Amino acid sequence: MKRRVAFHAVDTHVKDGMRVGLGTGSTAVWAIRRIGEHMREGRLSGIVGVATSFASEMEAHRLGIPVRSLNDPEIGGEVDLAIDGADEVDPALHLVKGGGGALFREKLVAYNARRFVVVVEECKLVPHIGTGFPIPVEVVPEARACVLKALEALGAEWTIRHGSGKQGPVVTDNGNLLVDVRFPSPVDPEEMEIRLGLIPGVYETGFFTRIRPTVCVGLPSGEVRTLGE
Ligand SMILES: O=C(CO)[C@H](O)[C@H](O)COP(=O)(O)O
Repeated sequence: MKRRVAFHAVDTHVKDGMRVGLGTGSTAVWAIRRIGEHMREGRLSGIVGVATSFASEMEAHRLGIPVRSLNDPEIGGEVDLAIDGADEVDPALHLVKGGGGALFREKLVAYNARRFVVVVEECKLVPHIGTGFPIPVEVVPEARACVLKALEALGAEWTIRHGSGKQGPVVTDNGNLLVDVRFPSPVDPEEMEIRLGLIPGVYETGFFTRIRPTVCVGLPSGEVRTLGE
């Protein structure tokens, strides 16, 4: 289903010559692979990718998709389209992202995309975000204790994310820590994105509420339903 919904998004939205934001995760990787396949077989040309993580950059390199920085004059700080996954989606199409730890560049690319297409399975649709799947908060290491105190003052429960393959906390592509935050009762996601962002030492959060995405939802029947169009 992840593959099907990602292929649908690429086949529907990616056109020749586009600057495309390449998302991160087990669903978004299928979009990168589909773009690579179309380029290899001559069905797409002139695509330039902007990666949202080391992982998506490496996959694009493997597939021969040219990758540029958002700062590259050819990109000019904006992509035509970004395709990415999400951890949760609420009825207003607010998102939680960052389960794969790539929230900063994912948000930078999504918020600077002319169109943001999200690819999810139906199980990611929830009535409220913030109470189920934890909200990842990327924290500058020096600010850890201060940020944790500020999160507690907002009533949040937190865990510092640990990984496998290395002792100690997960370190992001930007050299920061990840704190997974859960609120005991529903919060206003738009307000919370702003409030968390105001805490000194918070580098970015996994609340994505200030863009209007197109959400492609893979249904168990195999069909894809589109929300937000
Ligand atoms: O935000 C992300 C990575 O930081 C992912 O897009 C999100 O975690 C969804 O991943 P998946 O498609 O593997 O469920």
